[in-house]
Amino acid sequence: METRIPFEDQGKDQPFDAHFSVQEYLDYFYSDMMTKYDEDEGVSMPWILDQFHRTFAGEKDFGNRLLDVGSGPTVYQLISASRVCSEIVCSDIHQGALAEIKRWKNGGENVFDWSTAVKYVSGLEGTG
Ligand SMILES: C[S@@+](CC[C@H](N)C(=O)[O-])C[C@H]1O[C@@H](n2cnc3c(N)ncnc32)[C@H](O)[C@@H]1O
Repeated sequence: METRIPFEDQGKDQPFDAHFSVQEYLDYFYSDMMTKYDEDEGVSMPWILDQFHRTFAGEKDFGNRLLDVGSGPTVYQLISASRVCSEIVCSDIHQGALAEIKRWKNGGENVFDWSTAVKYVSGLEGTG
C-alpha cells in the first residue's frame, strides 16, 4: 500500500532544488527560444513576449514594485515590465533558480543569453 507523506513533510528529505536542474531547464525550454514552438503551451516565445508587451505598454498604472512569483531561472517574462516598474522582486522555491538570475544580473560567466528576447521586445517598443 502506498504511504502518503503529509503535505507539511513533503520535500523535507529532498530539498526542492533536487527536483530539477537549472541548466537542463534552460536548455530544454529556452535554447533556440525565438524559433522553437512550445509543444506543451502551444505557443512560441515571440507570442509570449507580444502578450507581455501589450500588457505593459498600455496606460494602466502598475505601480513601481512588481513581485514575480515562480520566476525560475528566467527573465524574459520581466523585460516589458522592467520598462514600467522600477523595482522587480523575483521569487522562487528553487534557490538555484534565483541564484541563476543573480548571476545573470551580475554578468557572471556562461550565464544564459537572453539578448534575442531583449532585442525582440526592443523592436516592439521601437527602442531597438
Ligand atoms: C513553470 S515554472 C516557471 C519558471 C519561469 N518563470 C519560466 O517562465 O520558465 C514555475 C516555477 O515556480 C516555482 N515554484 C513552484 N512552487 C513554488 C512555490 N510554492 N513558491 C515559489 N515558487 C514556486 C518553481 O520552482 C518553478 O521555477
